[in-house]
Amino acid sequence: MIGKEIRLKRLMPTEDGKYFGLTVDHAIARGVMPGLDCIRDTLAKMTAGGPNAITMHKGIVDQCFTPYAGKVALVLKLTTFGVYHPDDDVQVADVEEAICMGADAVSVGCIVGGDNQETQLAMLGRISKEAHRYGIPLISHIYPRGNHITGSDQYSVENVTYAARAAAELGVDLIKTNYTGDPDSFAKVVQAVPTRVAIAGGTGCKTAAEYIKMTRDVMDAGAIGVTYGRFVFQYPHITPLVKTLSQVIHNGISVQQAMELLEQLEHEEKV
Ligand SMILES: O=C(CO)COP(=O)(O)O
Repeated sequence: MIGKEIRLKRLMPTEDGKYFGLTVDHAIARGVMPGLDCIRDTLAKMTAGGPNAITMHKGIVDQCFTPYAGKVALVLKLTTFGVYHPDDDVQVADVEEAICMGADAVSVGCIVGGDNQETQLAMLGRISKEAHRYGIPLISHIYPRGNHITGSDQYSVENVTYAARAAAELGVDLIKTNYTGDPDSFAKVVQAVPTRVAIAGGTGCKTAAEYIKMTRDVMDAGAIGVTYGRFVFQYPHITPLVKTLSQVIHNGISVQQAMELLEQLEHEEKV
């Protein structure tokens, strides 16, 4: 399908086919946290680092995205969970709106492992049909996190593989899910899922060094890339961090090279 091929190229324009997505879709789901309370400023700093794509809800596209049109691919988020329904994604926009907004892809949240898994998967299946019909790539943010999954089980290789594979079974083009915590186990997830797999940033890393190492490890495990949010938009030097992560994802630099680059870029930003 030529429409989808063209849009996938906008998401992953480089020869390596890797994907570096950023996201600012958290406000309804997790609250208006630092970094999202100054969304215009955050978007300017994030896009200055040269990510491939950025994910947001429709109102933020309307109010804030125009300066970045043509500079970074746009992913419209079609669903959200909420502060009062943390394990239940609901649809808040559709594929037609994404096309009207000029989006290059749509993304859909889906929580598996709970009593509501059937309605979550039914929603993903419905949107997959629509996305396929319009030739717009479908990204899913799919996590094993329902009420039958407790504690660290949301990062187990079995549960993450189940979630990612469910998305692949339903025709998702790029799956974003939890990192299992080490490259060997994540390689098993990638191997069991016959489409592109990326990770979310989550809250497991406390330092830039840890975050960069996680990124290096998932790329080495065969991931297509990442979609990162909170750590990036709450980092004191957003643009240097985005530039550095881009080099890890697209140019294969080591953790040590990345840390040296980050230090240099942070220094240049200060002077
Ligand atoms: O995609 C995400 C939220 O939708 C992931 O963002 P975090 O890096 O904040 O986990």
